[in-house]
Amino acid sequence: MFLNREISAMLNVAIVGASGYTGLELIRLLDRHPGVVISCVTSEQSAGKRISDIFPTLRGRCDLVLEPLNPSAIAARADLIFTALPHQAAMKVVPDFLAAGKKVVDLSADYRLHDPAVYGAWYEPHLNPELLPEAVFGLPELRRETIRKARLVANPGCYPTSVILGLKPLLENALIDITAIIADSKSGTSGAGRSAKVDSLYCEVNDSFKAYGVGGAHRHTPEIEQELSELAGQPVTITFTPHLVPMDRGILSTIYATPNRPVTTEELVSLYADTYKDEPFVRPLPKGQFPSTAFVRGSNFCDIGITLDSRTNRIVVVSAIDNLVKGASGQAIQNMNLICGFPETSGLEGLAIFP
Ligand SMILES: NC(=O)C1=CN([C@@H]2O[C@H](COP(=O)(O)OP(=O)(O)OC[C@H]3O[C@@H](n4cnc5c(N)ncnc54)[C@H](OP(=O)(O)O)[C@@H]3O)[C@@H](O)[C@H]2O)C=CC1
Ligand SMILES: CC(=O)N[C@@H](CCC(=O)OP(=O)(O)O)C(=O)O
Repeated sequence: MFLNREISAMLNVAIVGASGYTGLELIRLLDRHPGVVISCVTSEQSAGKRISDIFPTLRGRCDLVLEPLNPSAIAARADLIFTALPHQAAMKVVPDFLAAGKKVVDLSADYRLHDPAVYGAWYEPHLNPELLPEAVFGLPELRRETIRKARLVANPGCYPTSVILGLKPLLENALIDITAIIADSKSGTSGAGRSAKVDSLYCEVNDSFKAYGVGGAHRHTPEIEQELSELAGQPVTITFTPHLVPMDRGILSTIYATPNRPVTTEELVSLYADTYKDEPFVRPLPKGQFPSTAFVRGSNFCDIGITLDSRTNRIVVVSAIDNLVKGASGQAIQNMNLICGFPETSGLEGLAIFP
């Protein structure tokens, strides 16, 4: 990344909501991107401060001054805008960026659901439902070519990314009972964002492990079902239970499904290897190996292990991502790369940080 805006061949991007965790992660990853200049970063609460004063890790690499969110001022200086805002705040400004002729990768949930009634049921009435038909659910492993042509990409949620990639080979090959899928997902605390909340306090999270949104109550359920249904070609329902674990980053999803014909572990491992053989960021693991959040931490990889539990005739898939990278900012950059014609892996080549 270069901070000199006069290099005209570079793509100018703005990060709206740069003082949050996904905003910081966008800056960290774009710092390695050879074709991008960050021209603008926003925060309401910290406007006027340098981003490197909020996040000292950026000192000397990105010392931009945070600005309040003024859509026309931002659009004047950016070709593409990452909106890293809470849902409902994003949909207040995305139409302004599109009207100014800019491309948008929205990290919030505001444009992920195709049906405004479903959005209204899980969130609140949508302010611009007319944009939903053109918004592309930005999971490159599902619809790379459509993303290339999009002007509005809805970056998927972190849990949905891990579950959908974990189930894609089984669903598109009609291998499982689509009424009996269970996804049991565990997330680190950064998934909840940086804003102060009681549930994110040290004493609430440390040395504890809890389920939440139990019984189909989490808002990622309709997002997961929308995409799984598209893969299956018919409506899919899922029991999805998220959990909070005392770690900073990472999501591990353990997914259970019942095969609808006899299968072997060898066949399943080979199916996953074949499905993802050309994917730069999905690593299907060999037989008997299962992923860990430690080995994807800080990287854009999704690692997936699969087996058949022959005692119960159940398929078990385990999928791991970093919620802030493949689950958010890394995937957003992968989408930007597709939209803007960069190599898909630009800025995302880094391996996991381990130990
Ligand atoms: N964290 C994660 O792992 C993932 C997050 N997401 C989604 O990405 C989005 C950003 O998440 P995350 O970075 O974690 O969130 P944070 O809470 O860490 O950051 C939110 C950012 O939005 C800004 N902001 C908040 N409210 C407003 C507002 N009304 N108007 C303008 N700016 C506002 C904040 O600025 P300030 O407070 O400084 O004014 C801050 O910069 C969310 O929609 C989230 O659901 C998606 C996948 C994974
Ligand atoms: C641990 C934790 O709290 N995780 C968040 C999910 C983060 C995410 O992807 O949320 P969006 O769909 O809003 O983008 C949650 O359960 O609400």
